[in-house]
Amino acid sequence: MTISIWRYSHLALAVSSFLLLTLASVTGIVLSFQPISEKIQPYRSDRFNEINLAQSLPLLRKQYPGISELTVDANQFVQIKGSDADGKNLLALVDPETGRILGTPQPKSGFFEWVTALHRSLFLHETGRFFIGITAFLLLMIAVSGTILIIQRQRGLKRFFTRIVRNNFAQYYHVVLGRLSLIPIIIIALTGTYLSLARFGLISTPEFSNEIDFNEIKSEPVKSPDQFDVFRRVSLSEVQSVEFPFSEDPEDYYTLKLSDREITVNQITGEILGEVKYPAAVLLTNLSLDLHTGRTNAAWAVVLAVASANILFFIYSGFTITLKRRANRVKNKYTADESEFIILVGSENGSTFRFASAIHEQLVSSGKAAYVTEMDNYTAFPKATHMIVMTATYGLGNAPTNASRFETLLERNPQPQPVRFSVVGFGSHSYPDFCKYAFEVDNLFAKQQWAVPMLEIHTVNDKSPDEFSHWAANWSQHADVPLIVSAGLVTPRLHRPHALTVISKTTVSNAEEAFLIRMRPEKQLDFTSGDLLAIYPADDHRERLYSVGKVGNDVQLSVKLHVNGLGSEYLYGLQLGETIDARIDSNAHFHFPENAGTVVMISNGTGIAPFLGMIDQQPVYTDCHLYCGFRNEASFALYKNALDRNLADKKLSSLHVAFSREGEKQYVRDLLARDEAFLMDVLSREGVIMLCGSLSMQNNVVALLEEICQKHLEKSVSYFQSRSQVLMDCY
Ligand SMILES: Cc1cc2nc3c(=O)[nH]c(=O)nc-3n(C[C@H](O)[C@H](O)[C@H](O)COP(=O)(O)O)c2cc1C
Repeated sequence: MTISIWRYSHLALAVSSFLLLTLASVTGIVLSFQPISEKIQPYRSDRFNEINLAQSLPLLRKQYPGISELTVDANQFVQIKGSDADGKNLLALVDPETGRILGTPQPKSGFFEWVTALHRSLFLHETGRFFIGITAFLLLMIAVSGTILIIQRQRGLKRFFTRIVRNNFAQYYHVVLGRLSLIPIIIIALTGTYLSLARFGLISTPEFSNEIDFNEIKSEPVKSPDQFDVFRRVSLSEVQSVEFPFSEDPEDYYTLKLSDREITVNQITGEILGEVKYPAAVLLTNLSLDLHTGRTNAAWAVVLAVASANILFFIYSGFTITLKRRANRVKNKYTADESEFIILVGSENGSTFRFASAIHEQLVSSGKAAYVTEMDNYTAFPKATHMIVMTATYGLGNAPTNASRFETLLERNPQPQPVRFSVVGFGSHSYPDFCKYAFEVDNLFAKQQWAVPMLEIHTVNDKSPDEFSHWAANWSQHADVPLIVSAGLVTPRLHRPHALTVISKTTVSNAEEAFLIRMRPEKQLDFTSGDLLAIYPADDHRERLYSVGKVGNDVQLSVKLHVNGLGSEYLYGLQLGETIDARIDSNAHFHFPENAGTVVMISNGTGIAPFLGMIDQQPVYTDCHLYCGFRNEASFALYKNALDRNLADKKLSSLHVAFSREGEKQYVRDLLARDEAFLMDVLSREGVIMLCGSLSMQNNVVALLEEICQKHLEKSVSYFQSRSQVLMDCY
């Protein structure tokens, strides 16, 4: 079963039920306050759970000789009915232990009655009940398909509750809250469905009656009711109601309706005259009512209210996700048969279409016949000369939904003429199998006789516009087709809501050296080290992103000055006191782990920037170790004072610096290899290793970690990545 079937089912079920589901959830939230409001009334005896019938019934009958019935409601309020000494009707809430009258039963609140009718039947009687029943069933199916989607997304049931990678607000919280409220929602849906089935007689309830053989009724030995064994055994909390004998005649008896059975008791001898257990259907109906309404437990009523509110959030976030996906789809001007340039897209959440669309638009506007389609629409393209595959990777390095049949289609439909191809993989280093599916696709193409490789496979991490632009520039040169796909074209947001003023900046003596720049937000800003600062140096679509260190409340960047570097030259040229408009994007997967005992930070070059902030920022000192690589002492000098201070303050437990062009000429990997026992100890104690810097450093370090994790812990690095114990933010 592919993810798509479940996704489409999940969506179709949600679309078909969202109106009634919204109504049922809103009314459900309101109704969950009913048990809460009832339970706060002072009619429940404090010792309710300790009282048995032998303590209560004789006393009540003595005090109220005309008593005919006692009932215990869902709030455990005890109500008696009958007539008083003056022959007037008696209806009161009493303390079952003393017989003291606590109050008179109040009629149900008109407001709650009205909302209940709306919730149960939409004021449409049986027709309304039918629709509400169907809605409850659809909710059950939505919960089941949602569970399967989460299992697929998390790559297995065992990893159901492991970390979720945050893509965007709606998607992240749809899954996070979905996992948390799954059980209450399934209970709401299941009990709602059951109650509807019972209501429409689709669950049969066998007739039952407590047969009494009147010939067998004895009138001795005479016992006082407080000596009746059965009364002593039955506690008040098991009772739904008690019917008292009508007269003192032995043929009149007590009828005890308990939670699971009905018992009749001889009023003279205390002997059990008959006992009948309720059929399972009755018990299930009662249980369903308790669970669906929260009538017996105020805490459960609160859980139901929160779960119902979550259903409303799922409706909102689910539609937001779907609309976003659809908005990213591309419209074609040319047909597949007439197009020379074919762009095949493998996408789960739609963002890859944005990149494909940028290329498509450029090709079409420069007069080329180009066609974009999903990978699963692959077929023979008679006029194709170029094929571009842009694909994301999902699950265990798997194909996205719309590429599940691609391999078969590729084998089945060879192109009639040579076609130059290029594969672009979209993925994220937060996942263990970075762009794995794109690599598979590249290999598949390489095996096709008609396919002529044009470029090496290119990967794009976390939808990086810059990385994509590099590929586009390269492809454009090789294909000899002018393309101007700047980062801005595929960057959806260009807004710069945050004003930052430069408060300090170091100087460099040569190009290719790094400098530190510190900027103060004009207004209170919610950000943390590891977040990304987006700047627009040329005040156009071109965006540059920098990893941020939060020092005090300031944004601190560590930037290498490149000759003609758009971002670095711009930042270096800023004067003290100058203000720029920028934007800070949350980068939650690279925030300092709050609960780790030990954190090992690994960086090279300016990758140290977020770590400087994280070390400085810790509220409670974590055991932090920094391994960093630089060219020489001079390039490290920029950070030395701050780090020495952190060592003295004990915010940093140890510092290890590798110089690649000086002394022992080491790389950071060499220092880590030296301390492999320590690193393995950190991982096995649930500590965290964080990497920031160049991708080549990342590759070297990950290869080393893979080797030593296998050797010492018999696990792969991906095991620790998936548990958020290895975090990376490299570029
Ligand atoms: C549930 C989930 C699983 C993912 N698994 C991987 C993976 O195994 N390897 C990888 O490189 N990227 C993985 N990614 C990242 C996506 O491939 C990447 O964000 C891509 O740009 C999304 O493109 P799309 O929006 O077109 O689907 C995953 C993303 C999500 C949400």
